[in-house]
Amino acid sequence: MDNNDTRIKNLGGGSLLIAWQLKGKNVLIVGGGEVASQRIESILASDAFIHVLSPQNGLHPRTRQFIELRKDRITYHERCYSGPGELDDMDMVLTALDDNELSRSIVELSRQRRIPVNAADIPDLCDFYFGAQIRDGPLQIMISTNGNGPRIASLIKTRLQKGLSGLEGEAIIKVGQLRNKLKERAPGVGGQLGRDRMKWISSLCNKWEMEDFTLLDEAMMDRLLDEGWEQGKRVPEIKDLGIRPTGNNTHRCRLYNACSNSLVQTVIAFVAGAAMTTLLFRHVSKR
Ligand SMILES: C[C@@]1(CC(=O)O)c2cc3[nH]c(cc4nc(cc5[nH]c(cc(n2)[C@H]1CCC(=O)O)[C@@](C)(CC(=O)O)[C@@H]5CCC(=O)O)C(CC(=O)O)=C4CCC(=O)O)c(CCC(=O)O)c3CC(=O)O
Ligand SMILES: NC(=O)C1=CN([C@@H]2O[C@H](COP(=O)(O)OP(=O)(O)OC[C@H]3O[C@@H](n4cnc5c(N)ncnc54)[C@H](O)[C@@H]3O)[C@@H](O)[C@H]2O)C=CC1
Repeated sequence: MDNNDTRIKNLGGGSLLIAWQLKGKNVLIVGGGEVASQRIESILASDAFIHVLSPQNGLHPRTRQFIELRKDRITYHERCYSGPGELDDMDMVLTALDDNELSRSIVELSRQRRIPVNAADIPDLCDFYFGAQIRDGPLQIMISTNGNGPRIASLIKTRLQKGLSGLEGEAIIKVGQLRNKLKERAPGVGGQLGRDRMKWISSLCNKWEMEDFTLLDEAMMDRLLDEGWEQGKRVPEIKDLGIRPTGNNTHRCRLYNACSNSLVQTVIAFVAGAAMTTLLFRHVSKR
């Protein structure tokens, strides 16, 4: 058995990580407290329609703020949960309640109707878990500990955030536009053409810096396709297109900061040295 055989034999014990497309779907959130406010924020990112069910006096200030500012997406039902009818037309159900019994019964009902359900207080009964998230435009990173240690997920998120340059979201948008342009020029699904398209885009992504993509505009993308894809599927350097990177990525920034810090130190040392010399000179010449 080689390493890959062992890996395949050991697969399991986790959960499926997917980017669930909820656009235009109906999501019911029972409860309006702090946890509900976090759920609202997560679901808003997916362009779903949100239905919040809670009495007024149970609303967290952030839940109130979401309801107030996102009337386009959130319908607030000012009442206590009234029974199975609340689940009609729902595509997903979330409970964020301080009432474990009620939460449990809503999970059971959802299950009977085959509606995916998450109960914030009963991990064992959840169809899916939330996770800590990093978002930058189309870039979405979720950190999950599969229910073991949510606070650890949050800490890992902070560490990962520090390792990102901040250019990734913009770069991904540009790559998406370029891929669409390429598909327009070389349309079709599958076959040799599909393989060539994938190979070209992959090679480009491997070769270019993240920052390079952020510099592309429509005209430059067309040029890249004219002088690259159309010329024997060549993968040009960014400078071949007449674009000069500004060096605005983390690595280069760090290098620059380190340089500028030592420059400041050198200037301060030089000024201090000159001042000391002047004082010493005056002192000696007064004697
Ligand atoms: C199973 C899961 C179900 C679900 O909610 O989907 C779940 C369950 C529970 N969490 C509890 C407690 C805490 N939850 C947090 C924070 C977060 N919890 C999140 C997700 C999840 N929490 C899912 C699994 C996530 C995973 O797999 O890692 C995060 C990542 C995302 C989000 O909530 O959107 C978000 C961080 C977001 C961020 O910072 O970015 C903190 C820390 C804090 O607030 O800083 C604490 C206190 C410290 C601690 O307990 O660790 C309790 C009560 C336990 C008790 O009573 O003792 C339960 C119920 C139980 O475990 O029984
Ligand atoms: N998954 C997670 O990350 C976490 C889960 N939890 C759990 O999540 C649950 C909710 O926590 P919080 O939001 O902090 O509680 P909370 O006390 O702030 O909110 C409870 C909400 O339930 C509503 N509610 C109560 N009875 C209701 C009913 N019959 N119908 C409709 N709404 C009703 C209240 O109006 C209130 O909005 C708790 O059980 C807690 O243990 C807590 C922390 C983190």
